[in-house]
Amino acid sequence: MTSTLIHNIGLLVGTRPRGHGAAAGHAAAGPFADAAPHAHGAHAAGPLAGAALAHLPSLTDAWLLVTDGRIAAFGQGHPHGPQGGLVATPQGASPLPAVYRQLDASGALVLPSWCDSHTHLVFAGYREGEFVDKIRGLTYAEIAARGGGILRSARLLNETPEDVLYVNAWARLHECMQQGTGAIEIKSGYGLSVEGELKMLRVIRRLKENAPIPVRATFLGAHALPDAYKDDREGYINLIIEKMLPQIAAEGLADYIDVFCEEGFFTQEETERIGRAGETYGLKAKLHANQLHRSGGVQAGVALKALSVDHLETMGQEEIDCLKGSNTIATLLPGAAFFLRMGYPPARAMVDAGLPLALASDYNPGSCPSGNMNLVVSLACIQMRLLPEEAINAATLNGAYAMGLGEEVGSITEGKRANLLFMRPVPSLAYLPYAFGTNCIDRVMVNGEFLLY
Ligand SMILES: N=CN[C@@H](CCC(=O)O)C(=O)O
Ligand SMILES: [Zn+2]
Repeated sequence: MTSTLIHNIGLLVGTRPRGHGAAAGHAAAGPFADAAPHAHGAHAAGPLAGAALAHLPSLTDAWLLVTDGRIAAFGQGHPHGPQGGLVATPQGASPLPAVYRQLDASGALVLPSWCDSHTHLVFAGYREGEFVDKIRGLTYAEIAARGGGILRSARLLNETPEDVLYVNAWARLHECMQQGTGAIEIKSGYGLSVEGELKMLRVIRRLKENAPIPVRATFLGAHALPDAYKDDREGYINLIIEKMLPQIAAEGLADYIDVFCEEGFFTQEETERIGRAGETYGLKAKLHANQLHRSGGVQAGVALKALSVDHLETMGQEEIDCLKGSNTIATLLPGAAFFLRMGYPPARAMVDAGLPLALASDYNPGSCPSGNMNLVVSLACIQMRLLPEEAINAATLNGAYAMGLGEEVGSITEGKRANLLFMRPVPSLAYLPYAFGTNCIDRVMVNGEFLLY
């Protein structure tokens, strides 16, 4: 057993002792108060929604005990204070083991790591030429219509050997970890052929096996209609359903299924059909919805009982109302709206309607060539008017729930992985999104150990 006692923490943010969380259904009270159960869905434990999204418990002058890579205990004051200090458990025993390392956190602000629930970080080649085309005035849709965009990435990916994809994706994943990401979802969707999709998902499986942080895999065969099927939509959808899905399921390569439900890509009806096929293999849906148009993606997601609908740049009251009656998490990707110079999702209206929001990077070569979640949190505050507490919860606990990891990461809770961010001493929590573009991270902890740079 390896234990580390970290003390002299200036502010420990996102603290949630087990049994005091939303699941307990208690009214919030005291420093350990957690959010009231959200009004969104049948399960009390789950993502924070509506007003609860702004509720971010924290402890000043705190300590934290990490044992075997997990959060064992935490508290306020000096760990060696009255009654042996390390606050006694309800049974009266000190959680402090006989042997432990000590670490002075020097007044750091400590947060749970970012949980990035939407990325496409396995890809071949960058698309900075399209970036310049966009500066010159072409739209994302125009670039796609000229054979650029996703189809260009698909051509490159199919030409690239699996090992090369793996090495490059590993480097990107490591960069995300250095920027504070402690759990991540990665999609396929640049293969668009049986071999290409399987190749991507096998790369993601290798990342899953070798990365020290949790990785979730999503099958996105329905990302675009490939060149080979441009006159045969039905043929490609059948290929997804009859060839790709059975093989992916047989090899256990995916946790979720995704469809790009968008004009020029897949319709609401096709999205539901592909989503239902995924369901038969135990893959819950996480959809690309309402990015460029009110495409019916939200409605498809709700009909499929999707874990999340992602993007949501184009939303009306109808879509907000539709999400209200569901358990589907609304995941916003402000990095993509920023990069594409689009309008942002109506985040405030969504929170005010009582929805649970998550924030993710959408790291991909076309619409968001950055996996920096610190920037995502800043954009959410600056451009979508989320409060710092709301944005941090959306990028940690709710992000974790948006990839089925809500019990494993996303908050400082006993038993969860010690995937934590040690920020430089900063004047306040709000300083983090305020000082956009500034690297406030001093050290990143993964499974109780500091990441080496
Ligand atoms: N919108 C669809 N898919 C990606 C973009 C992929 C690309 O342009 O390569 C996204 O989430 O933004
Ligand atoms: Zn995406």
